[in-house]
Amino acid sequence: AAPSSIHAFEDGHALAASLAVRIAEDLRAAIEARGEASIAVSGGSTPKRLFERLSHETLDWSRVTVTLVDERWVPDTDERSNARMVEALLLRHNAADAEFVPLYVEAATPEAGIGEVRARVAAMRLPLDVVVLGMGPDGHTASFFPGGDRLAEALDIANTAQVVPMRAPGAGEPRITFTLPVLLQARSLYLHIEGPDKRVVLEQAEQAGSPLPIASVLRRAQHLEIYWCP
Ligand SMILES: O=C(O)[C@H](O)[C@@H](O)[C@H](O)[C@H](O)COP(=O)(O)O
Repeated sequence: AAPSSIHAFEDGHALAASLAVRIAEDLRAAIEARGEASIAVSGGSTPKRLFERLSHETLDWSRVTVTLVDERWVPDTDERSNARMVEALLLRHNAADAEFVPLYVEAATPEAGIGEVRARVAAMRLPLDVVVLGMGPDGHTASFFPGGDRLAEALDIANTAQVVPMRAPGAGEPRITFTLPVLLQARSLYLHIEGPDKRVVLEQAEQAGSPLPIASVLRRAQHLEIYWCP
């Protein structure tokens, strides 16, 4: 795969401003080409400033479908919910018109809810136009956690399942996540990471044969744009 390109910024504000403009361009181009656009965003703390910036971008958000790269198996009334953060920070201002496809459904476990989630995702038009990944200090991305019970399945490039449940020591609550093949098919693929520690983890993952889950993305992505700031 082509080496990924890294864009370094002085701080999180400059990064969020630049990435929001870039993503908005991708979404406008998709609407121009296909009449609609789709984006999957990550959770965690890093994307907050990006969401605030993106929510102010002017484009026809009524033609945009927003979903999540992965989700913690909690309802959006729970503060751990990625849907809750997206609803609070991204789906407002201009972006309030976008359609949101959450990955959580009313079921006790992701294993019990997977059928309904797969039906919901199957109704989306794939491939996704934009995917924004994050990365944890352990080298996880999406819910591809080291030691995850279905990690091999999620990273299997031949897997036809679009989403899988995931339980992992470092994940806290059970998760649901898009699989690697779906994420790699995105027309635009970004990795948004901040801080010197994550830069070190990235360099470790770039080493040949690295077992870190993010390394699977670095090794297989055709076009990955990495956005980083200290
Ligand atoms: O649900 C999640 O937690 C994410 O989708 C996950 O993959 C996230 O990107 C990393 O955990 C980084 O999280 P931070 O931005 O908080 O470091």
